[in-house]
Amino acid sequence: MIVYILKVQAVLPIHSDPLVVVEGLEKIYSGKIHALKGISFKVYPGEIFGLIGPNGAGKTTTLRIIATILSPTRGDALVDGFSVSKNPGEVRKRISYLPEEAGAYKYLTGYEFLEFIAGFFAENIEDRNNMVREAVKISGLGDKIHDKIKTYSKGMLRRLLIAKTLMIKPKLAILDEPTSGLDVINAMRVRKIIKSYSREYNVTVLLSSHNMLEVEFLCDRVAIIHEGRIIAEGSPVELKTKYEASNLEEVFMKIVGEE
Ligand SMILES: Nc1ncnc2c1ncn2[C@@H]1O[C@H](COP(=O)(O)OP(=O)(O)OP(=O)(O)O)[C@@H](O)[C@H]1O
Repeated sequence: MIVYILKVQAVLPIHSDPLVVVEGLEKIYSGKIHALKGISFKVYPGEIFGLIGPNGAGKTTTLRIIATILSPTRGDALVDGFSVSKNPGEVRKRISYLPEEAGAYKYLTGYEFLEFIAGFFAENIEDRNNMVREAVKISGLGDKIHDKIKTYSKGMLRRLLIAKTLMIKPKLAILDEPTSGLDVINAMRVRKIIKSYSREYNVTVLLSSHNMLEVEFLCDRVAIIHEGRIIAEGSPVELKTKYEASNLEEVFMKIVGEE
């Protein structure tokens, strides 16, 4: 019996303090659009956590508040113990944010762009070169890294931007719709990059997606957002079991259908 308990403990994930604590977030745009109506969740170190939900649910608003780009109307979010409202500077030191519609300087090559961005974060040339080397590897662009960004396809650009976001090894990577607009092959590549990078460097990832099926492959835990509220939270397996569904889309439809 003792042996059995020890074995079980060895395989259970041991959670430390959460890296991200979101509490009662509300956002009202222009005094009338109630985009978030009290969002609360926690993300633990090393996790890939997905905010999923349909268009307009409030995913981007939540991510932008955690990335300190937008102020909440009420509530707060803490990253590594620092409040986005009271200590945004400390939060920014710990995060790397990839917006959904991010672009890059199209007249630079991919390599020059990575060097340029790494220059803001690296403490010396060696550090910068290491970051760029890492990013080239993450991007998987091979020799194309030396081509001008204006010649890149959407998938290549997204891979470059994901590499740029991850190369600084942030405590928290915030990725808004990382695979949006990509074809199946490029979306799969990006998902693999995120997963392997998070595991290798223990980078915590908070991402959003309206593609509930892809999130099952990628995320350890998810929160489903609908009309500014979290309507379900757990691992994909937990949610599918609880709602007797074969995928997260079905979970969503079952919950929303019951409302
Ligand atoms: N700057 C803004 N001004 C006014 N309303 C806004 C603004 N940004 C977002 N909204 C509204 O807030 C709500 C939530 O939008 P948000 O972009 O956070 O949703 P989302 O889940 O990210 O959607 P999508 O998947 O379409 O990107 C929507 O009703 C949207 O129209």
